[in-house]
Formats: sequence, structure tokens, C-alpha cells
Amino acid sequence: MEKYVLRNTIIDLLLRIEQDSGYSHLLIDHEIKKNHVSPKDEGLLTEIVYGTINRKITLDYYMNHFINKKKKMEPWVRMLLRMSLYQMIFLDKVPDHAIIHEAVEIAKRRGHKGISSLVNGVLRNVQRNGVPSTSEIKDNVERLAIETSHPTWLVKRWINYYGYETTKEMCEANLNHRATSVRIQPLRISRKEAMEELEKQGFEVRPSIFSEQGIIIDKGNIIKSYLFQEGYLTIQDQSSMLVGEMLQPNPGMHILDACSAPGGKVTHIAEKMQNKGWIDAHDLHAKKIKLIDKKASELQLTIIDAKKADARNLHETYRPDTFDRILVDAPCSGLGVIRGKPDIKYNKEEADITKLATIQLAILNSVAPLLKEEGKLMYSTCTVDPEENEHVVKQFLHQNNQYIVDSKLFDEIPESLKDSLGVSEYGVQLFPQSFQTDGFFLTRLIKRVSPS
Ligand SMILES: C[S@@+](CC[C@H](N)C(=O)[O-])C[C@H]1O[C@@H](n2cnc3c(N)ncnc32)[C@H](O)[C@@H]1O
Repeated sequence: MEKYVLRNTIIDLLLRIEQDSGYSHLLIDHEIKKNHVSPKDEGLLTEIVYGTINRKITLDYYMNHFINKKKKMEPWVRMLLRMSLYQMIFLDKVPDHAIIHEAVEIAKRRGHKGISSLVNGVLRNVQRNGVPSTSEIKDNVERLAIETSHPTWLVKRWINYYGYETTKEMCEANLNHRATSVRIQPLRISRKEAMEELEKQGFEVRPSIFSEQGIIIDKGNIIKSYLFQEGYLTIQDQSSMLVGEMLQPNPGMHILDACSAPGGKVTHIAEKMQNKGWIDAHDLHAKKIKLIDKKASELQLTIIDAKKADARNLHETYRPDTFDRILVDAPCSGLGVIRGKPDIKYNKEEADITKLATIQLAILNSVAPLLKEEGKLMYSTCTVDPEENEHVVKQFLHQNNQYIVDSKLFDEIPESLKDSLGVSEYGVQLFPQSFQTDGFFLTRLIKRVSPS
């Protein structure tokens, strides 16, 4: 692909991602297919797009030192500068002079002489003088927010809950790449066989300590392996695998997954049930039900019945005491998965967290009667925020006194993980900086036998 076309595609992608927040991975996939981007350019395109988004606030801080803030700048020009600065400062794949040359070329073709001299001026200035130091920023919170490109409200919030050091580690971890992990389909292949086969294909792999089905891929693109393409394994973050493990599903059980799409955890549960029993899986969005069916069929699992439903109303669909296990993997702010989807950190507001907590509690309250006595209910989110995690569990327990936290949950956590977890009386918080996983919260509740 011609360099100009590739860089121009990246600018268009970045502009669209900024408008259609939350769908970066879909937009990138679409653009790669539409433009027949070669595998070599695909890696560079993905790296520049995610990197530029991930470092947006830092890049704007640098850029603002070199431009007249009063002058209005067209969005594509700002994007061109951002992505060029990202490459100059954070990547060493292309020499600075080539980055500047390409940027000026794009500015000439897309704009006019005035724009190309502005772009040339800013980038040459950075090349000659470097970028301004963030040590000039007096306020600790603001400095951390700018250095790690997180919104100030979020940094303040995390410091308030977790302290400065943990917040700093978390924000820094959100800038780093994390290894992909996969889960084997154990009814089709063992972990040992899968690891040997992947090594033969040139992958570098390690077993996960979170699940006996988990493998960490340190090197290689798993999508290209036949093991992935033919459903011998599926991509899943290690932290999510803990849910399937800790729910303790057994063959023959009847299980409810209230918020199921795209089907990562429900297929894990079906595998652990050896594809024997019944799973009712729901999601609010009809379109997403197809994703659950697709994943189940790829993995050759047949016990999942997926249907659209609002989980807040499931008490109207099922009779009380129906299920042996219930999973509520709730819709959440996703602040634990910033590393993989960096646009999340700019698209959320503090008020969203409060709204989500209301929905999460409503879902839990709706499914609570549906669990059999002595059954187990898992509540999980891929976020790092007490309002959506511990506080929701606390309120739920207050409103449903038949439920208690299963204290055995804490005993089951592998010893090597315990020290780095945020353990409270309401559940377990995984931080993204601790184990190369997403940030994740989970807890297991038991419904006690009613005294009456
Ligand atoms: C964290 S995701 C679930 C991920 C899934 N458990 C997995 O492992 O692949 C939360 C899901 O909840 C769905 N959702 C949002 N509001 C809902 C509601 N009121 N009832 C049911 N599902 C809902 C979203 O569409 C989303 O697919």
C-alpha cells in the first residue's frame, strides 16, 4: 500500500473513531478489509491508531506548545499532527525525517500551502527542540493525567479510592501492551496438545495460572492459527476465565447467564459442564444474540439457548428457584479494559458510573429469586470502580438477606495471585497492572436456605 494512502487511511480512521466512540476495533477491522491492507501494514496501522488514541491527552499537551491556540485548526490537521507526533516520540519504526516528509505531503494534498507549512513548522520544531517537559505542571493529579493521558476526573477518582501510587501504576499499565490469552476447548483438545501445536507453528506460549484452560500468547497472531479458526480455542482475557472457574458449573446443571454477549464466559461454562445440561443465555441486544450463537457453534457447544431479554425483567420470565447457578457479568463502564480499548477513557463521564450502578443492582435484584436455595450467583464486571463493584454488592446484600458472600471464594484464589489483589468483604478486584490482565471485579454469592 502506498505510504500516502496508508497514512491518509489512518487519519480517516482516527477521525471516525473520535466521532463513533466505542467501536474502534470494528472500524479498524472494516478499514483493513476494505483497503486490502497487507499484513505488514496492518500491524503498523493498528499500532499507530491505538497508540495515537491512547496518548491523545499527552500528545495534545505537547502540540499546544507549538501552535497558536486561538487559531482554529481543522480536525484532520490536528489528527495528522497527533499521529505524526506519536510516531516521532513513541515509535522508532520510521525515521523522523520520513514522518515529517509524509505529513507535509498529506497536508499539501488534503489542504493548502498554509497548512503544510504549519505542519512542517510544528514537527521540525519538535525534531530540533524535543517536547516540553511535564515537570512544569505543578498539580500532581493534573501531571499524572497528562503524562498518562487519562481524564483528570478519573485520575482524581482513582486516587480517592486507591491512593496515588496504585493509581499511577494503573494509569501507566493502561499505556502498555498486554499479551493475548486464549482458552482451549477442552472437549476438543488438551492444553498440552494445544501448546505443543502452537509452538510448532512458531508461537511463543505459556500456561495461564488463572485457569487450566488458559494459554498466554507471548508471540504470534493467534487469529492466523487453524486452532483458532477451527474452534479448538477462543480468545479470552485470563481475568474473565476466573469467572467460569469460580462459578463451579457441573455437568447436568441448569444455569442462567443474564448478560451473555458475545458469549466468552457462557461458552467457558458450557465447556466446564462438558456440554451436558441447560444454559439460558440472554442479552439486551438482539444483534448480539447472533454472536453468542456463532461462538457456541464455532466451539461445537450445543447446550446454550440464547435469547434477547432485558435482564432487569427476568423475574417475569422464569419461576423462582429455577437455576443452580446464575452469572451476572454486568454491563459496566469498562475502565478495566482501557489497555485494549483506549477510547473508553475519553468517552465515559462520572455520571455514567452512577447510572450503570443502578442498572447493575436492578439486574441482580431481578435474578435473585430465580436461584435455587444453596445455589451460587457470580457477579462480575470489567471495571475498576467501587461504585459499580463493592458498593453494588453491598446494596444487593442489604436488600436480599437470603444472600451472603461465599467466603470460600477467597480460599480458591491461587496463592501466587493473592498479594496483588484488592480483596474486600464484598469480592475481589484485579488491577490491570498486577498480572498482565484486564482490570476485573468478581464475587460469588450463596443463596441460603430460607428459615421459613
Ligand atoms: C460485560 S458484557 C458481557 C460479556 C459476556 N458475559 C462475555 O463474557 O462475553 C455485558 C453485556 O450486557 C448486555 N446488557 C446491557 N444491558 C443489559 C440488560 N439490561 N439486560 C441484559 N443484557 C444487558 C450488553 O449488551 C453486553 O453484551
